[in-house]
Amino acid sequence: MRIKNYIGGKWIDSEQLQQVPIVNPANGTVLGEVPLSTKAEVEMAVSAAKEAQKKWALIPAPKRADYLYEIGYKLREKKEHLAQVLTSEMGKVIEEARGEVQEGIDMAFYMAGEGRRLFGETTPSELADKFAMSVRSPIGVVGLITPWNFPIAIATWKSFPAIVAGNTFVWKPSIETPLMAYELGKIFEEVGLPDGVANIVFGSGSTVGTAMIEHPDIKVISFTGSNATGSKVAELGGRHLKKVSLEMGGKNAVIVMDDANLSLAVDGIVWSAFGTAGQRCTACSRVIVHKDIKQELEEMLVEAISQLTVGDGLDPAIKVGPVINRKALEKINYYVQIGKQEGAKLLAGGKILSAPPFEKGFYFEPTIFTDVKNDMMIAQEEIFGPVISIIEVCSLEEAIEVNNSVKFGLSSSIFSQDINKIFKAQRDLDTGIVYVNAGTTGAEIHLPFGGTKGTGNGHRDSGQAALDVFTEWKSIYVDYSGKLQRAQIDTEN
Ligand SMILES: NC(=O)C1=CN([C@@H]2O[C@H](COP(=O)(O)OP(=O)(O)OC[C@H]3O[C@@H](n4cnc5c(N)ncnc54)[C@H](OP(=O)(O)O)[C@@H]3O)[C@@H](O)[C@H]2O)C=CC1
Ligand SMILES: O=C(O)CCC(=O)C(=O)O
Repeated sequence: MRIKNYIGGKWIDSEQLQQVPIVNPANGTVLGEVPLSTKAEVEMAVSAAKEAQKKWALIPAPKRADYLYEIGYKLREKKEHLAQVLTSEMGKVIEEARGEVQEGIDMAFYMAGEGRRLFGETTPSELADKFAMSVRSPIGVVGLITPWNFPIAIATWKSFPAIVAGNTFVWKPSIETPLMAYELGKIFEEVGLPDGVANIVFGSGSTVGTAMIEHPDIKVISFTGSNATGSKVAELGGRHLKKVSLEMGGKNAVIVMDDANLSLAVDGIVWSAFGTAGQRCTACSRVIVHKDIKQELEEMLVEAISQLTVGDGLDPAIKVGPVINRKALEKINYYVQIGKQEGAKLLAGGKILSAPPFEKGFYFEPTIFTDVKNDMMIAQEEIFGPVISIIEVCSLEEAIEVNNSVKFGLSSSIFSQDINKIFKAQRDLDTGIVYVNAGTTGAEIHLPFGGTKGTGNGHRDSGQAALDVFTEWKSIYVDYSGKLQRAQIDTEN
């Protein structure tokens, strides 16, 4: 299958002959090819989006929302098909792929509901016979740049609030996962979303992404991806005075206190560390454990991961799928070697799986390091693979300090049965998301999603907070006194 760009409601072959294979990370099968589109194609997409936006913004929001309901029904109708494509293209196991598609469905219905809210504010004026209110206005054409690890959910987190608010968009999906973008594009077409409201340009970040950020008619860039790329996006966006929303990496920790329910904690750690083969921005990659229960927790964790089946995620018996590509596999392996050199103790895993049946895919063993010191690289940097580092602490205060000592601030979790510890932790953990007695993953679409410190730049995806990225506030004063009234004049002197 050869992927085309979706521009102005039409599927158009890229003028670029160079194509990149789309590879199933479970077995190396080539699923199709995707073009490395050009700057000229970004130009075409922006101009289609700009033209469409004039009419789209004038359609009443509840009617715009009707398209989102239709998109939600279509996603639901195609859920199993989409999940199968998602697993084949990205590698996550099928039950997680279904869960990801469900996030898209939930986001469609949630944002469709916003079409009847999009609340502004009314407030008294300081003058007589004057009415004051603020409303959310669409911004225009927005640019969406997304990663491969949640190829459909993250696209829906961005595109659905964008369109319900009256914007049109140009979307650059990751070159690794174009099939999911193609599937979503087909749904936009099938529900009759007006031409030019949704535009998809496939290609590299350096060409297509850069062209989008530099384009004067794209007013907002909503980006999710790594910190290295996010910094470049912010820098270039800043030069062009763009509103840039960044959702980036994490180094998320589960804290296990001495009073915790340990089997619950083990479940939470295993699910959030090894689900999606550790390739979630919210994945648990550190376990901060009280010294009194460290050994027991370690034994339980080793036993639990020995039960994890690794393989092709299309097989429902498999719990851990492949990682996205060879480069990712090598990066994970690099960190594991560093961990050993730094003196951390390998408790389980630690190797690339390359013997049959794994030889054609990209598999890494679920891996546990213990006796990790907080200043080690494996305790500080995002590995983005199935690797956890156990760090021992003596108190809640120390656990919180260790949690907060990394440059990221996305998700954190505490297992404890002591309400005082729990409330102190939720106050002091410096992350955008805090879980109590649950692992670090599993965000729900109607709450803000994002993080503090190096994880972001203050914006949020999901929930009503997403509307802040895609709308501009407009304050409106209506004077019905019939005479000239002057605000900001002090009449007493
Ligand atoms: N906080 C959050 O909400 C989330 C954060 N992430 C983070 O994403 C990362 C994994 O995703 P990954 O795809 O590898 O991230 P990357 O940063 O490599 O890529 C993200 C997107 O940016 C594009 N891109 C690359 N270079 C540029 C550029 N110079 N200008 C504009 N766009 C560019 C990529 O295109 P290309 O197709 O060329 O790769 C891709 O579409 C992890 O760090 C993870 O933590 C993931 C999910 C959620
Ligand atoms: O598991 C979650 O909370 C969401 C994770 C996510 O969206 C991501 O890692 O990209």
